Amino acid sequence: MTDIISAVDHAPNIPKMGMPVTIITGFLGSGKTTLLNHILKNKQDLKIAVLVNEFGDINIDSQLLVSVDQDMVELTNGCICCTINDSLIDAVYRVLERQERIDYLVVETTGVADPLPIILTFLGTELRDLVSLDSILTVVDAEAFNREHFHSEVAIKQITYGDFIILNKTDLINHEQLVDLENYLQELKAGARILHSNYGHVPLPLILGVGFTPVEHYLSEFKTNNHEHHHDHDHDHNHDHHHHHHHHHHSPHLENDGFVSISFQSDRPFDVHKFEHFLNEQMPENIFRAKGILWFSDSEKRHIFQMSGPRYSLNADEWPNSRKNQLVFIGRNLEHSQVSPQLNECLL
Ligand SMILES: Nc1nc2c(ncn2[C@@H]2O[C@H](COP(=O)(O)OP(=O)(O)OP(=O)(O)O)[C@@H](O)[C@H]2O)c(=O)[nH]1
Repeated sequence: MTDIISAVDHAPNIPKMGMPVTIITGFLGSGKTTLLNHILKNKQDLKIAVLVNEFGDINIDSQLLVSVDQDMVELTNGCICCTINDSLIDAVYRVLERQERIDYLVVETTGVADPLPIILTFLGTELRDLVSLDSILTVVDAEAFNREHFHSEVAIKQITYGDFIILNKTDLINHEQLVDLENYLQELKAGARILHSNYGHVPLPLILGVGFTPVEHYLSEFKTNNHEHHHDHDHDHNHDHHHHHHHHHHSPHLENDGFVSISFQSDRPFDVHKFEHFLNEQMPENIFRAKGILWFSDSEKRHIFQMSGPRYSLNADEWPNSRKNQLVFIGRNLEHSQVSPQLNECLL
């Protein structure tokens, strides 16, 4: 009897087997972090770990997550977008090796990520035995997404590999536009499951634990493409991937569908009028997406800056830690020199 108890007490740290995983994909600014926050606010007793991969040197998203329990957030450095990679596998292992109970893992990819390599990382490596890929949720900005699909192949892949399309920001379009967009999405992916939402408000039972990913389909693709199921961290499934992986470390972010991110940080506050002048008069047109945590000299609050396409917002809340300015700009053909000098001018 005592033996059994002590055996249980000293049970080895068995990684959590078969943990369900949901991947949230979707283009820049579509509402992935908003959806993730909705999930975290409404998860009730479910213990959810999240893995956030951000495009940019500064982790803004993770600072905007409502998760009271920051321990539950893992960041992957670099990009999980480009290839089957160690950074993602390692981050999943860190989650699996936690002492505490974890029921679910949600992965938020960057807005310029092709979801396929991420799917393949879960299904084509040793992770396949440890987690169970539940579904790929693709968040679509109903106002911004159209037949030009941001001139991005990745934006199309996000739709085709999505098991469930969350058509978000429906508050910004009318019924006719909605019908037209749904028709286009069905053209891209026949039989697509589409759910409408505002600010990611969707009932969680509809999106978590649904088992929509056609795992068998991917696995049979592996076989036909000669992908082998590996039990180690070697990445020679595919020479192209292998090459990419290494290349990537040396020239980060050049391959992200032409998008680059530039960041700006300062321990000094902005003058609010100068910053407004920057926003309205100076900000380059090729900035597609921006987000930041801002410190203005005349305010005690922290200001969350969000810009997606032509829209921007500034919302105030409390500083959880020391004050500083952190900004990330994302666009095509962006240069540091296009914003840094101007932003420096805005500092007090
Ligand atoms: N009007 C409107 N705005 C929304 C909705 N959902 C999200 N937003 C806003 O859109 C902006 C971008 O939302 P995020 O959730 O940060 O988008 P994201 O997909 O995580 O962005 P990246 O991390 O850059 O890829 C924020 O300002 C949100 O408040 C919605 O349903 N309607």
